[in-house]
This record gives sequence, C-alpha cells and structure tokens, in this order.
Amino acid sequence: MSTEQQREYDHFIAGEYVSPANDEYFRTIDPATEKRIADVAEGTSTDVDRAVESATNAFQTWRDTEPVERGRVLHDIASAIRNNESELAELESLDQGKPISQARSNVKTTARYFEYYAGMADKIEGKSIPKGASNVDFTVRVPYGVSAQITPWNFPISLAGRGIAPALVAGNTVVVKPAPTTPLSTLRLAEIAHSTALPDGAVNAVAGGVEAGRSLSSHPDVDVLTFTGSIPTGKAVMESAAQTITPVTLELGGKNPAIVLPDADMDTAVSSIANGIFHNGGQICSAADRALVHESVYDEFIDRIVESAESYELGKGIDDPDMGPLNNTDQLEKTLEYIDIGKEEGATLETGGHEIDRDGYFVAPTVFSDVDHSMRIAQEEIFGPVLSIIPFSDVEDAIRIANDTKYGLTGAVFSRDVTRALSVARDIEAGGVAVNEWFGGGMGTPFGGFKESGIGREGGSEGLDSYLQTKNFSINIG
Ligand SMILES: NC(=O)C1=CN([C@@H]2O[C@H](COP(=O)(O)OP(=O)(O)OC[C@H]3O[C@@H](n4cnc5c(N)ncnc54)[C@H](O)[C@@H]3O)[C@@H](O)[C@H]2O)C=CC1
Ligand code: BAL
Repeated sequence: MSTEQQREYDHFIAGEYVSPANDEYFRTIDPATEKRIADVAEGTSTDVDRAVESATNAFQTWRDTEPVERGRVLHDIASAIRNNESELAELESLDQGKPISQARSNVKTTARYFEYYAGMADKIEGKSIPKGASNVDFTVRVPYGVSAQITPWNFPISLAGRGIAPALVAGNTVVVKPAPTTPLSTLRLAEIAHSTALPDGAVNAVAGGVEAGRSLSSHPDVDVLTFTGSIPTGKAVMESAAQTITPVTLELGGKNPAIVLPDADMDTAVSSIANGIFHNGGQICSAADRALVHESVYDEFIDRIVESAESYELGKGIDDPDMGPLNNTDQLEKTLEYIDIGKEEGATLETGGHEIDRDGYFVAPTVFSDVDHSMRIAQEEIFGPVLSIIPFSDVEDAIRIANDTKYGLTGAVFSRDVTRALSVARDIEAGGVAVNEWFGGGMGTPFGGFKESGIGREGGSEGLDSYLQTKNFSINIG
C-alpha cells in the first residue's frame, strides 16, 4: 500500500477493514496544503459496539495465551512496525504535518514501546502475604478485559503505541479511537499488529470524533479507559467512566515552567527551551511553555532565544523542515487568538506573532517577554509555538510562579550547581522535572501529571500497572 494510492480508510475491527455502519466518511486533509489526503470512516455508536464486541471476544483467547507467547507477539508487532517504518512515517508526516525525520523517530518510538513491554510479559508478578502456618495467602495480577484508548493528534502513532503495548502485554484487548484529524497511522498500526499471531480483534481501531469518543468512553463493556487530550474532554471522559466505575488514566495538559538560574549554562538553556517549545510546533502537553529567567541573564536569554526562533525553517513535513504547520484549523485559530491576547495583555512581542503567508496552518515561532505570570498567556495552555518569558529576581519567587497554575505536568531547572537545581526541582509541583535538559524521558520513565494535568502514569512499569488489577487468594491449609 502506498500513501499516494489509498484514498479511503475504514475502521479496523476483528482483524479486517470494515465499512462504517452509516456509510458516512469524513475528510482528513494535509495541514501543509489544505488538500484532501483521504476519506475516513465516521464512527458511530454502532461501530463502537462492533469494535467492543470484537475486543470482548478476543479477550478470552488473548488472556489465556501464555505470557511468554504474548511477549513474542509484541516483539513481532515491533518488527512489523520497523519493517513498515517509511510508509508509517510518511503517513504520519502527511496527516499530522510534522517533519518526516521526527515522524520516523515517532515510528521507532512506537516499535520501542512494543519491545519494552514485550520484555515484561513473563515478569508480571504478585506477592505472598505471611499469615502463619495455617494459611497461604497470595495475589495475582490480572488484566481488566477491554481497554478503550482515546488518543490525540500531536503524536498519533507513538501515543497509540504507548497505550496499546502495555494493555496487550497485560492480557487486555484494545479498542483505540484516534483523533479525527490524524486517524491514518493508527488504522494502519492496527492492521500491521494483526500481521502477526495476534488474535483477530485484539486491537480494533474506530475512526471518528466526538460521537465515537463518547460512545467508547461510556460503553458498559469497556473495562479500563485511557485518554490523552484536553482537560474539559478529560473531565467528560471521567464523568462517563464514573457511571460504570471504570478506572481511567488521564494525560491532560500542561503549562510547564523552565527555571533559568543565574549560573545556568546558557547554550544548554537556550537550545533546550527552544526545542522544548518549538518542537512539533509546540503541540506537546510537556512543551516548555514558560521560561522563568533570572534578571541577571534575562536580556542575554531573550537575545539568544529570539535568534534561535528566527533560525527555524518552516515547510511541508515531507521536505523535513525544522517545523511543520499546526495540525488543524482549530489549533491555528487558538494559537493566533492567544498571540492577540498576549499583545493586548501588554507582553512584549520579541519575534513571530503571525501566520505565515502561504497555504497551510503555519505560525512563526513566537517569543513574548515581560510576561506577568497572571496573564492568560502564562496561565492557559496554548499548544502552539509560543514562548512566554517571565523575569524573576528571587528563586523562591520563581518556584511560587512555577507552581501557581492548575497544571502540574513537567518542568525543568537550568543551573551548573546540580545540588541547587535539585532543591528547586524538588519544590516544583509536577509529575516530572528535568535538570539541564528538556524532554528527558524514555520508555522506562513514568509520565503523567500532578493537579489537573492528569491521573495515573504512562510508560515504565507504572504504565503497565494501569492495565492490571490485583486478585487475592486465601487458602486455609490448617
Ligand atoms: N495532553 C495532550 O497531549 C493534548 C492536549 N490537547 C489540548 O486540547 C486542546 C483541544 O484539542 P482537541 O483535539 O479538541 O482535544 P480533545 O481533548 O477534545 O480531543 C482528544 C481526543 O478526544 C476525543 N473526544 C473529543 N470529545 C470527546 C468526548 N466528549 N468524549 C470522548 N472523547 C472525545 C477526540 O476525538 C480526540 O480523539 C488543544 O489545543 C490542547 O490544548 C490536545 C491534544 C493532546
Ligand atoms: N490531517 C490534519 C488536518 C485535518 O484533517 O483537519
């Protein structure tokens, strides 16, 4: 299959492509050209019912598959992903807008999730509880059943892999609903997963938007839910899940602070924060949204980060620029609106601050300085290439500003004095804090938020815990 040829995508249910129940399709377009890529099945509650039923049927077989065999299948899925790397990366770059080299890296990351969790297949252990000579008491860890996964459009394939791999290795089956503006790579991922010995129906993908998402998150036969996206939709998903007491993992937004202390290595701070806010066009929950910079290095930091922002080349993903377009019109409008808000609030626009005059959803890398932390551009998630720089004179003040939002996802501290950096990092209220780098995580790193940034963790062994429940056995041998 070539991305040039396939112009219509159906749901992937029970091991095959299936037409939508109502025979309706929506269009996904190339955000760099605004031209149609493909028509995609519009998921309704009937399609979700079929997918959940398929996952329920496959659960019986998959749960009883030997753990070591489940691990082998995950390794095979990883190999199949690697064998299709070019096609998947092209699809992702076209549909999402990101530079092709970054799309390739995301596909490799997806394969790595399957490899990482494959190794855990035969290491899912319970424990024994000492209760004396007349009793044996132990726990086992068992899958929930059907795992529903609702994914966003910023890292479509790798976030699908981050959830599907641990769900499968634990013995669950999956229904995944990708975002409507980036459905293609997830549908292909489901197909590729079934080119292995995975039982038909163990991974189902239903395309669509709010209706499909709502049907899935409120489905009575879904046993565990994973959602990545906005806080309002996360709250709606949690409310749905509450009706059936379904456990949820929520990975929501961020307004992440990077604190630059007076003794920071400026090369490291500038390059890390520029990458932290402009990578993927800033469409990352863990982006470096706010730079809190000590007044003694404030002017130097601004000059250097502006120079870096202005060096970014923008273009079509397939031409591998530094930055692609934003993914969709809503995100373009939201970003431009926040740029206007920043100007109205009185922040100083240092560079960027405008749409690029060409087809597609391109916004210039934007830097605001003299931002007061009470401004909306310092409090609300923009999800675009917009950096807010806030000066500080006292480190206690910087920590207070860093924590004064409803979010608590990530943060970073830049200083040559690692002890000092760690003591500041200790006081930042976030699920993950880096020192002298941004995006420090990996497969084994638990990722998730404090406060309204989410519930639960993804990645690492904590990411596996989300897909396992504990069962206790107590045996009287007295
Ligand atoms: N934490 C993160 O990584 C992400 C955060 N966002 C934030 O959300 C903002 C808006 O982006 P959206 O795509 O509109 O986010 P969203 O949270 O509405 O969408 C995320 C996913 O949820 C699905 N969905 C939408 N409404 C639903 C419902 N009622 N029940 C179940 N599923 C539903 C969508 O189809 C998509 O698959 C962005 O500007 C950004 O601030 C967006 C994407 C990823
Ligand atoms: N595929 C990204 C843009 C869109 O379909 O709306």
